[in-house]
Amino acid sequence: MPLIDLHDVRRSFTVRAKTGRLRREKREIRAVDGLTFSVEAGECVGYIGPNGAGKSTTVKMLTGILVPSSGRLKVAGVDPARDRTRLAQRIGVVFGQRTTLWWDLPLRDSYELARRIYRIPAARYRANLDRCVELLDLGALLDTPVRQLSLGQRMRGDLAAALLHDPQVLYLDEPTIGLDVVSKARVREFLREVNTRQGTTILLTTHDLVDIEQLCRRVMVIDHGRVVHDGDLDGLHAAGESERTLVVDLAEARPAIEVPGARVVRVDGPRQWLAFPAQDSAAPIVAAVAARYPLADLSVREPAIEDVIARMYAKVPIG
Ligand SMILES: Nc1ncnc2c1ncn2[C@@H]1O[C@H](COP(=O)(O)OP(=O)(O)OP(=O)(O)O)[C@@H](O)[C@H]1O
Repeated sequence: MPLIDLHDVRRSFTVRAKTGRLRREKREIRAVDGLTFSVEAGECVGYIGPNGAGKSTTVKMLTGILVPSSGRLKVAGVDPARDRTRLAQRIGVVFGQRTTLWWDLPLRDSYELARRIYRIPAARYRANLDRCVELLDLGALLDTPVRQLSLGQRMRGDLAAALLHDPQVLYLDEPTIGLDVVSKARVREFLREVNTRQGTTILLTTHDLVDIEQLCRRVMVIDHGRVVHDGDLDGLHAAGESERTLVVDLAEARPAIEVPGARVVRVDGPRQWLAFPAQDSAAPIVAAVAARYPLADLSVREPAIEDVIARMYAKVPIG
């Protein structure tokens, strides 16, 4: 039986839009417009889409915060809107932009409160806390009030809090937003461990394609409240013919360089932008540039999710 199961789920909002100086008209927004999909236990699924696509509305329905306007919805065998208390024992939620930790309390006290709220047996609590502290390197932070933590430290603290009660499903909303490269890598490594070793099912909402690339075999794209792609990341790149960009800082300014497998799309003084297919390795292109031109620096940029989706639209008409 799937762990997350949606059948023709819809959710609308009625808003009053200004149509004149004094006139306001009621308008219906279909935030989620007929979603049908399922997620099996142990999967890690990327749930992506442009702003306003309906991702948060979906997650709010999956956590029981919002009631669907129509359709059927089950998470870990529970109807979220009907049985939020039972559901809470089976899910964990982490929002990158907000914290579920108590701002003025040390991390340790927030965890102790979670233990009581979820009624976690003492031995299980200790084992889970020890594991999170080790994997997330939280040892030195346990007695620090949350408001004194850096964003990366707080995110690690939030992840531990969401997992102390051994949830079957973990929802993550932008877990790496605003983090530096090292913190992002650490969070991703931890999530991979939680998914592959513990078998926790993950639904991951993000605007960072690297999160998806490193964690999710399956990626669902949602737009206007509907699923417009459900498959692997390569399939998404292929559908959108997406490109990565190699940004090269040459030792000196020169006209557009020539490199097999890539084309220069922009030149600004000594800096040049080379586009190449997202599925290709950057290594031979980097090697070719380095062999031909004196280099000061280089970096690879992933395509923005919005661009991949926009290209997908341009190529495949969606009805
Ligand atoms: N409480 C609400 N009242 C009215 N409209 C809403 C409400 N919540 C969401 N919407 C609308 O529903 C649509 C989907 O919003 P939602 O927040 O689910 O999108 P999203 O994909 O999470 O976007 P983002 O990436 O910006 O977070 C948007 O048009 C939004 O304005």
